Amino acid sequence: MDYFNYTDGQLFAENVPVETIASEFGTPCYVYSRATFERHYKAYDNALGDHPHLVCYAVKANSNIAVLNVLAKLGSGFDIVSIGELERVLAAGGDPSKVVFSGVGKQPHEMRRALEVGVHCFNVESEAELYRLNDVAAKMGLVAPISLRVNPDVDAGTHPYISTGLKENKFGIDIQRAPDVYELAKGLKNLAIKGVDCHIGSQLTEVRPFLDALDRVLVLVDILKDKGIELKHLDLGGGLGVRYNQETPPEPSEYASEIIAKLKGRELTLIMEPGRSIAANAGIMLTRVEFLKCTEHRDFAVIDGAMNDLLRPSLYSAWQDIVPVKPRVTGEKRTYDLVGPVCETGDFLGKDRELILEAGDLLAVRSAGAYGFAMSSNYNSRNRPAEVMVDGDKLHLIRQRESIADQIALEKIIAE
Ligand SMILES: Cc1ncc(COP(=O)(O)O)c(C=O)c1O
Ligand SMILES: N[C@@H](CCCC[NH3+])C(=O)O
Repeated sequence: MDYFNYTDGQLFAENVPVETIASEFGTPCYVYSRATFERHYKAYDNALGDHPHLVCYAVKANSNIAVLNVLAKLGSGFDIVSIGELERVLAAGGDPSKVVFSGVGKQPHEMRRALEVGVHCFNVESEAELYRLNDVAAKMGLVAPISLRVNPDVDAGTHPYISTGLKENKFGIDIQRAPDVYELAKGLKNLAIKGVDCHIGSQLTEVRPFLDALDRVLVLVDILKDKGIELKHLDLGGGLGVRYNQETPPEPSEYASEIIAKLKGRELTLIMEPGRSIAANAGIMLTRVEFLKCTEHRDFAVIDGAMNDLLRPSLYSAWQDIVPVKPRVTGEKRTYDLVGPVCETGDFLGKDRELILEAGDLLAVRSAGAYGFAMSSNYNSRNRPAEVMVDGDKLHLIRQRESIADQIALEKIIAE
């Protein structure tokens, strides 16, 4: 559920007509609902109930510091994959002791900073990374808390680009080899083994693959126990899907209750790293129709939003709902491709959409709160959009639209 609803024939974000936001801040523009972020975070926190747990929101989904701050105020932890994400969490008032650091290519300076601020755990993805982290910690006279990210070889049943738990994926350590790698970690003086971690993919719409992965990880937990390696936590990663179109993903409550049932009798703190399921439906992207271009072959609505603003449709052929902010009741319904101004054939936000449109109409791309702005770029030298947070009847500009001056600020003409 979200807080983007129609009242009196027009779309509202919480208590604010979306049209007002477009008039005030222009388009394209991302609009987030604070109440939706809060609701989604609480859905996880409540679902995990009395079981010792830590919800670490995956910063990569939407890393605006106002979003992180809203979640930090609720007690959220954070899953990060770079020093940039760590600094964002700190700037947003997040608690570093609730941060887990994932990613296959952590650099020494990133490890140093994370150790300095005292993150909860490093999710280590290879032997080489274990050695590097041990070295960095040794030089600082510290002990780094670690878990190994294991690759359980389960098929997440999702898009191949966002499936991460198969043997052929670059992520994690083969679960069969994990006991040996834990032994190795145990022998390294500046590492402290805390847990185990796995993340099998994104936009999963069934609980089954999570449970399969969990079963395999629990076998590993028992093998390690027999070897005298006692784990304190189990991090199941993120990956729960959302409804973009016809999908019917489980609610966090259903997902969590099945997982907790399997953990009965074990003293394992459960960590989760949800990104999309917290952020996606907490945001929309507003875009305006520039021109209607109806040809013999196809009808195009040329809009002012493009693949550089929202990449998912171009990159994954992802389908996102696109709705008029003020639906027209009269006029001709046609089947449009909604295309942006970027010079790429793949620049579209939606294809074959039946809409009644006129130039100047305002559209909202739904479910754009996750992997939307976070994946935006300046391709074609386009300024990245503004981001606005709605809170009841209040509007907050949480990132101003970029300017051309911002874009060229780091560049320099060579002398002569
Ligand atoms: C390690 C890790 N944790 C958490 C996430 C968040 O995933 P999602 O947004 O699907 O919940 C990702 C991205 O897939 C990830 O790679
Ligand atoms: N960027 C992807 C998800 C990637 C998940 C990150 N591990 C998407 O938009 O669906």
